[in-house]
Amino acid sequence: MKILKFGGKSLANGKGIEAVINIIENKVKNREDITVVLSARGNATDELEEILDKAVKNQEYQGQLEAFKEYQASDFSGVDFTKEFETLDKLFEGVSLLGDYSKRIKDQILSQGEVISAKLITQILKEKNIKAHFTDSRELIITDGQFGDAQPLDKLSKENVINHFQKYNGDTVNIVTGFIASNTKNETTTLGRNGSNYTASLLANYLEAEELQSFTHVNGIYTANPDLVPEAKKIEKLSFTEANELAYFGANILHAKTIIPLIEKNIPLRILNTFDHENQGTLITGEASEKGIKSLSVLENVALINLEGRGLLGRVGVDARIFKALANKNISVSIISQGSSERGIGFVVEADKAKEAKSILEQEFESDFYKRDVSGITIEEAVSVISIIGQDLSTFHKPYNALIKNQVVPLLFNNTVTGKNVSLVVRKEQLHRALNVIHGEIFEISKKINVAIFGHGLVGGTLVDQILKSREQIESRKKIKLNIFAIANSSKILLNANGVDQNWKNDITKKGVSYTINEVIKFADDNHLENLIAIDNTASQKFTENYISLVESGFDLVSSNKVANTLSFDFYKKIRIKLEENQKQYLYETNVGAGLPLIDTIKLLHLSGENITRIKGVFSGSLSYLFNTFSVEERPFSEVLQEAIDKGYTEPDPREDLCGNDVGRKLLILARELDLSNEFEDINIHNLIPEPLRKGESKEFLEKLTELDKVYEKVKQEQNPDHVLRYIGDLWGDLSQEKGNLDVKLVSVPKSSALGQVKGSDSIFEIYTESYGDQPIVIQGAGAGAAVTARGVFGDILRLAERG
Ligand SMILES: NC(=O)C1=CN([C@@H]2O[C@H](COP(=O)(O)OP(=O)(O)OC[C@H]3O[C@@H](n4cnc5c(N)ncnc54)[C@H](OP(=O)(O)O)[C@@H]3O)[C@@H](O)[C@H]2O)C=CC1
Ligand SMILES: N[C@@H](CC=O)C(=O)O
Repeated sequence: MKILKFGGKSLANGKGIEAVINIIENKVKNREDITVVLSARGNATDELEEILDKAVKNQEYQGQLEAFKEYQASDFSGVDFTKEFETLDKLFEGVSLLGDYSKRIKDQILSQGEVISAKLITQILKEKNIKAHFTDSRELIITDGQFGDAQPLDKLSKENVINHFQKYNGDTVNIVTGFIASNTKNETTTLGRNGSNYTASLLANYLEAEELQSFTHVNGIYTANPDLVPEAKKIEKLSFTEANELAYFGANILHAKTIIPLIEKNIPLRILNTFDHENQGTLITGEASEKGIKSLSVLENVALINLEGRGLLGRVGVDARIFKALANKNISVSIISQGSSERGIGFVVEADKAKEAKSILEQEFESDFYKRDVSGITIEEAVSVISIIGQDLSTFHKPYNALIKNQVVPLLFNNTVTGKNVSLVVRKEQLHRALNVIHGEIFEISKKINVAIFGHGLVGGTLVDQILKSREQIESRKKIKLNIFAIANSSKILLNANGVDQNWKNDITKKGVSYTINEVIKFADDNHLENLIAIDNTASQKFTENYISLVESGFDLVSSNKVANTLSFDFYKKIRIKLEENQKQYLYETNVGAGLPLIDTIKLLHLSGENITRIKGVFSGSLSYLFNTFSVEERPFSEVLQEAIDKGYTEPDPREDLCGNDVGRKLLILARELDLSNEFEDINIHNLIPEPLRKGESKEFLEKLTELDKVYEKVKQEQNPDHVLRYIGDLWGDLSQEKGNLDVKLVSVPKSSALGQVKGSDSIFEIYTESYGDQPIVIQGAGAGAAVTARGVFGDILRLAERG
């Protein structure tokens, strides 16, 4: 025989009843031997409790009672509920008159929910010519006299059940009321919350059923609540022991009292979805799973109480006093953590008991307050408990680090010594983010990286397209899910928490809105976005003013923009302090040499103690292209310059390259990597723009490019034979001092030299060090261009994603 148990949501009006009847009908058709246990329908038990609460306060309850009756009886005119409704009328009236009720009365009231439910289903089945028998469990399950949470008397109950099923067996389907029972005086009792599952598992035990199928409105047990964690996965199979671990933290069906009768007879329990016939649900058996399961559970409606005092150090019995005082008032403590110094003890209680708990403890510790041994008892109300079931401390650093990286600092955490369970108390507003971060880490499900891209010009736009093109491949190879939730230029932003797609250009035109950086931060926060990275692909100084707010709000930074690293040394240090304080990172590999691995190389050499003595080379891709081409081709300077602009090698304002600022910035960034504290003003720059062309807008300058032709033709002609022009940066001097020498200049070098042989838009960097002597380390390759730069920025994003 199989026991089928249906919960309240499965039995709700509408699709629910229909689905339940279909399931029973199909099983009967397939000649399966079944017994059905039912909960009260919809929210009947909660509603009856609410009505009771109103009645006892002598408030108007009749309206809600009539609505309850209408819900239960509507659409089912063939069923007569007169007896149940009259019982309720009478009982509520009595409670209202007396202004009081006993647990006995409450059980009588609540029991009507299950009776109505079982009567209804029996009648509908009968109308479908199915032999159904309404079975009042009060005639079968006999309990002690503890109303509200009665304990079954096994021997008696088992005898009754076996006798009943001998009478009504074969092709009769017993439709049994869950939750309710009776004591030896024949008074109605209830089995406590989750009681219908208990009834079902008792029947399964007594009748030695083949399986207990518990029908719910979900597909089974999940690794986390799918409403909060979209990536949550269904657990196919788990053992009773593992199920027991899940029980306390929300999975009521798995409560010990429900599963013990099943364990005794080794009866499998399957959690199924009434509304999804295809789904195989979660199967719980006596077999231990090989890997052990992990699952995240949440306790809400809790509060954290903290008792602190210097005088608690070494005092015996403080904890005992706390627990005793609370236990006397029936207040249960769930999570507890105490520092080794014993100066403080934090613990979690139900939210609606927190104030009472505080005042109980204030009374208990009144004299300790007076002696200043206890300094304060505080309540932190908006908190939630996350429990990672199946997690021990050996790998806990991973989810913990990920939480800290996402600025979720748990208020308290504890673990079980045996068994595997780590619990954390977090602020309620951080619950969603915390759950997703932990879930991603422990299940090694793709880690979601939420990216905001500022600047969608040549580099930024190429980056967006590169990410969208390769993100699926990255997800399958690296388990990193890149989600671009914001794309902005200087005036408009496109925001989408689920990520932009290939139509982003169109969308930004149509749906782009004006914004402030605080609105972007709020958007990320409101949507619980984790692993945040802000990408600066602007050339704007104004945008760099946002860096600190972004870092403080949990964003890592990546920039192709060089400005932030070349403002005052004070600002340079301030950003790094903020990064350190907030445990955030800032990567800017493309600041020098576009996609070339230069900054990382210099950092590593310097960190390893290698003494870098000089860095010299062609730092600018655009000026490399300009002079490489101009030196060997008989073409006007302006024509080649325009080509460099058109190829996307130059800065948004090409004068930034020609005036030497761009090379100067790169040189300064490298100097600062070597811990030199140079300022931009320290750089000797040879400005390539003749004085009269320096002023005005970029547009005007572009119209006068031909005025450069004569100047540079002359420079070219005045060189020695077989020489070529190169615009170089040179960091030299005693680099162990506070500052180095930084020169940016146009030089004429032999065509055959290393610098003279550079081609196209290549940059070349010669890094001289003490160990390498006269033979520099040379890094050479494309030094500019949207594609290589975007690829470099992409590399920084992945580096951050992997480090997390
Ligand atoms: N090109 C290359 O080879 C390399 C470039 N870089 C760096 O890449 C960066 C981008 O260059 P590139 O793509 O060529 O420049 P573009 O001019 O093509 O794009 C710049 C983008 O930044 C936006 N922007 C400007 N100011 C702001 C602001 N305050 N807030 C938000 N967005 C803003 C612009 O929007 P709007 O249109 O509204 O002004 C535009 O979308 C530069 O810093 C450059 O130095 C680094 C290495 C190599
Ligand atoms: N304009 C720059 C682009 C890269 O930083 C250059 O020409 O190198």
